[in-house]
Amino acid sequence: MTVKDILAAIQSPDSTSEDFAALPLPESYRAITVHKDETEMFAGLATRDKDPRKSIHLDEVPLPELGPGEALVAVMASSVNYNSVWTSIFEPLSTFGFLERYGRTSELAKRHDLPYHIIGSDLAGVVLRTGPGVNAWRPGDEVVAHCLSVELESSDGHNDTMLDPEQRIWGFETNFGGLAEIALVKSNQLMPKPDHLSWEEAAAPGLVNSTAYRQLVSRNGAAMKQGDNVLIWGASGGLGSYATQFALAGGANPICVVSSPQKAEICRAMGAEAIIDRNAEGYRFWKDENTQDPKEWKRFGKRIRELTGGEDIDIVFEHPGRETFGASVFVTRKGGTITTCASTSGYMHEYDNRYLWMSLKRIIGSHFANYREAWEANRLIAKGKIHPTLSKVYSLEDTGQAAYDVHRNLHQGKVGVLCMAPEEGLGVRDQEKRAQHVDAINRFRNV
Ligand SMILES: C/C=C/C(=O)SCCNC(=O)CCNC(=O)[C@H](O)C(C)(C)COP(=O)(O)OP(=O)(O)OC[C@H]1O[C@@H](n2cnc3c(N)ncnc32)[C@H](O)[C@@H]1OP(=O)(O)O
Ligand SMILES: NC(=O)C1=CN([C@@H]2O[C@H](COP(=O)(O)OP(=O)(O)OC[C@H]3O[C@@H](n4cnc5c(N)ncnc54)[C@H](OP(=O)(O)O)[C@@H]3O)[C@@H](O)[C@H]2O)C=CC1
Repeated sequence: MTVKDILAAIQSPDSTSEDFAALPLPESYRAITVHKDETEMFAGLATRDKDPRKSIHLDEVPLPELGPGEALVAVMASSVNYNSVWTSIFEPLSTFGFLERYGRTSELAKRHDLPYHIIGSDLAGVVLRTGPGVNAWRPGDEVVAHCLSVELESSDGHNDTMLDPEQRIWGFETNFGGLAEIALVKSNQLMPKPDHLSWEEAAAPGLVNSTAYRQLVSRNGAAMKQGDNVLIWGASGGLGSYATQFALAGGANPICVVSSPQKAEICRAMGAEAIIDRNAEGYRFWKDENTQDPKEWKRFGKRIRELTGGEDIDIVFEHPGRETFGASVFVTRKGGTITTCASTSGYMHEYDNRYLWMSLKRIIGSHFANYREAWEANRLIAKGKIHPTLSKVYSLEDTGQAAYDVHRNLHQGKVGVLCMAPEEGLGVRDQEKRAQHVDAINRFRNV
């Protein structure tokens, strides 16, 4: 049995759940990996010069054993997330440390501790097998998977699954990720595939959409409300393209920061009106590596006031980190919120704390989304309220280039990867619903 036979079953309209259950599984499959014996390959290079095309491999790997509460999924498409860029440049840490630590927790978890790491934290595909104790999903189900892996054996995570002490991001802190022909997930990661989307469109939102939902909309994040002025860094990027949609759909006022006229145009096409091209306006928040320039924070704040009719920011959607954080804290209004989920430009932040405490501002740390938040975010995609922001799609062989594009900020929105799917555009089940939203679905394509 080969991956080709699985693909034939997926593409046949007559395949039943029983047919999928009866399909023998292949012994091996193709997967995107990084190698443990290469973790030092970029030693001494600047972050920017570490090239994912050199560290990312396409390997034939053995099929992992299926455990209780798990599912094996035939992956039709996946997407590139920045966490795969971090893995591929071995920053801020090698992810093999995460796999070793996970491997020490149980007999079953030992499977993850391997000399190769199969990466990727998104997928759209078809369930092949489920392990003991899985009743909600069956072979043949068309699914997407969110990337929250939790054990839930501690009460710490029973209100909010992100607070589980054994919380991991699948395909980053676990093995057997989505950039592969077959992936291993916990069945609680599975959600119905939005039926009006192709495989690659359905695979694009997962991680970033769920993260933006918790960070901006959820009560665990900034709890955005109608009329809020929301400053969105990288507003046409992975996270930002969903944050912008949430702000617009929720009656807020996004102030979108981007770095080119094309990106500004995409934000305009999404419906945003207040847009700042940080490149054209030349903000330099740092005078040198160690000194910020409060005058530049003020110039930035003045520009925001021009765009809002004199108002300041209620919520900052932060992720660039060191380069922007001082400005983000400064431009937030009295009582406002800075919500952060990342530090792309550096994790040692510096800001003037007087502007935080004297003006009663809050900084909220946010990370991915709990089970429920991921489900709610996917539901909005399925209902056509929020749309994928897929720009370009690569083959599995070209994943290194796809990750390079994201590392070098050459991309727009989300970059997709075809895994088993032989071409783009397959997997749409509800053409009528798609027709209603097709312009929004294609907004980021080929710009
Ligand atoms: C969904 C997508 C998301 C993204 O894209 S996010 C972006 C990508 N992700 C990242 O860049 C994050 C990568 N991860 C990391 O950099 C690291 O993962 C962390 C910095 C988050 C954590 O580092 P660590 O080494 O895992 O943990 P420690 O807490 O620094 O060290 C563990 C040791 O420190 C002890 N410790 C922890 N808290 C305390 C305390 N409060 N007082 C005293 N000791 C403490 C522990 O026990 C343990 O000790 P012992 O090493 O001996 O086992
Ligand atoms: N904790 C979590 O759960 C998650 C964390 N992340 C992290 O968030 C970060 C962003 O992810 P994602 O949105 O997918 O990545 P993208 O690269 O797709 O988008 C980020 C955008 O941020 C802007 N940006 C980058 N660097 C700077 C800078 N120095 N100053 C200002 N703007 C900048 C760029 O937009 P422009 O050039 O147009 O301004 C870029 O397009 C990554 O570090 C990622 O690991 C992502 C998802 C979940």
